Amino acid sequence: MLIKDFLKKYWWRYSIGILFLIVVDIIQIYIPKQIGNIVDVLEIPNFQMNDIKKLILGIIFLAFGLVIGRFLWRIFIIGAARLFQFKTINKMFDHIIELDQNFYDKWRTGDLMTRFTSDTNQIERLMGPAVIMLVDTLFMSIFTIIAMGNFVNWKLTFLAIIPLPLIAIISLFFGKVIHKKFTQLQEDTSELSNITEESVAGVDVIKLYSNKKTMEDIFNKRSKRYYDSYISLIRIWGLMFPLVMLLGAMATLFVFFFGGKMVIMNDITLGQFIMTNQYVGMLIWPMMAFGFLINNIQRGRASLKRINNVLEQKSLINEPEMRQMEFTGNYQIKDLNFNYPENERKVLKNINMNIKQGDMIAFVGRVGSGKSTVAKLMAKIYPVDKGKIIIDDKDINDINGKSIRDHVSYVPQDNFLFSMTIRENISFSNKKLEPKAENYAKMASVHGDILNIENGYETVVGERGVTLSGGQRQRVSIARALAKKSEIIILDDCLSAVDTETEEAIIKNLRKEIKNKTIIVISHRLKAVKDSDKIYVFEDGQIIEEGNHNQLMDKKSVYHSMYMKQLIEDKLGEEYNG
Ligand SMILES: Nc1ncnc2c1ncn2[C@@H]1O[C@H](COP(=O)(O)OP(=O)(O)OP(=O)(O)O)[C@@H](O)[C@H]1O
Repeated sequence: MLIKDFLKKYWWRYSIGILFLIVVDIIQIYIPKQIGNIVDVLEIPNFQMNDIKKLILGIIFLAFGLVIGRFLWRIFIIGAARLFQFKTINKMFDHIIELDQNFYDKWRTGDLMTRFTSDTNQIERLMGPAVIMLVDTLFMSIFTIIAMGNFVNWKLTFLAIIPLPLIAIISLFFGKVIHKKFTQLQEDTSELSNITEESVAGVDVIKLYSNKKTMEDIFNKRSKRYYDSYISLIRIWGLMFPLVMLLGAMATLFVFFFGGKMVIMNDITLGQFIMTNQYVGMLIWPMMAFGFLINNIQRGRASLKRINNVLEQKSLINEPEMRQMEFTGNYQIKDLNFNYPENERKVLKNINMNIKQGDMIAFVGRVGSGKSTVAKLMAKIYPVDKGKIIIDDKDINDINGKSIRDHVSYVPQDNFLFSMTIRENISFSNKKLEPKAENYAKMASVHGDILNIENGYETVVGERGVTLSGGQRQRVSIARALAKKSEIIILDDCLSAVDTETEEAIIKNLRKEIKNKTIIVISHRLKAVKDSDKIYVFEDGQIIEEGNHNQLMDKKSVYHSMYMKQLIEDKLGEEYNG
């Protein structure tokens, strides 16, 4: 489909390119003829210098024709192939950027990278060099054989080309083996990219655990596998080329043997003998091209399959059309059960919630109890059954995910900052907000920290935000979410890197600054969220208690004991420090 659509639009590029390629093939046929003619003229006693000059001029003229022709076919055919690659890469990127979280949970980055790089390179070869090989195999071999027969002698032509089809057979046979090895190599390249990506991303962990050895072992194993695959491929190539050359040499031998005899018997001239030798040399490439062509088609098809596989990925969420909607931030969750796609385990069981605009809500509970999952579902990051989440009287399934996320700012636990300036990171949702970045940083209580950094707001955040401390990164992400100006802000345990007092102060400040907006805070520190309008206590995917702080304390149950435990821990901590 990809190729069909492209050819529908750019067939003319190929037509012009192929036309020039054929012209070049025809011109090439005449060069050996001219050379042969020169030899024959030289053999005439008292030859005319003028005839030689004319013939040499003819060669120069043909050579110029070759230069122009080759330049033009390259521009049209290789240009079109690169355009195809460029369009495919963009299409893949536009496609995956629209896919839901499930795709990113499932696919590994290294694998995706290989499909974007080496697979698109492979299909570029299919759309460019393979087309050239096809034309050369067909036209150049036919033209050369006709020229040999017509300009020299048909008998010698047949004798000389006897070994040549063997070259095509060898290329074909080797092509099959090469294809198998190449597929293996592609897989090993993906594996190597994966481990490289993982090792770089997790370099801190590797160092902190002083576990260079384990990682090195895994890396070396993968890299060795990649190396072995490559060597095995090179061996096949290495065997193929000398064999082809051997067959080419055999054809030349045939020409010497039979052609030599013919020259002695005066059946052909010396010029024609030289001509035949050159034509035989010219036939080696189209024969090899035939084998390469099959190779390229096979590899290209494998890569095309891998690319189509990415393009066929669908979001699990069927998005309705984007519509303008009044979004106030009222959420109703009714008997919500949930398991992650392709995972049977229920992580949420019978969740019921009623969140009103302007409320400050807290989700607390043990790790893995389902707090983040509820928050993600509220932002429509994963699909839910109908009738389970209602936003302003509308089922979440009937609202486009993007329009929900336009109104909901979700700040996740692992805050990813781009390698841009702090100012650009904060105003990521809208470039126009750049001059106001300071305001949002103040709201997120990170303004002072930013001013203390040498280049302030113009500091370029290193890869994955390494120039900032964990707490600073978290607050810059909050500032980025605030700049989005949405009706709901969800802070998913994103203040864990600051101390309790700072977390408490930031939340209080936020509440003051963004009145009328719904704030959902997921936190392990109960003290920081005790002023919430409502606190939901999670355990094992269920809500086991709900109410405000006082109501929950009066219950003297799970929340109460969690709170008292943290209070004691804080006291002990203070005494220890003091
Ligand atoms: N993408 C995923 N695929 C499959 N299971 C997942 C996925 N994300 C989370 N889970 C599982 O869902 C359960 C709830 O996870 P969730 O992140 O909602 O917990 P949480 O209460 O937010 O925990 P924490 O306080 O550690 O953030 C966990 O058992 C977790 O293993």
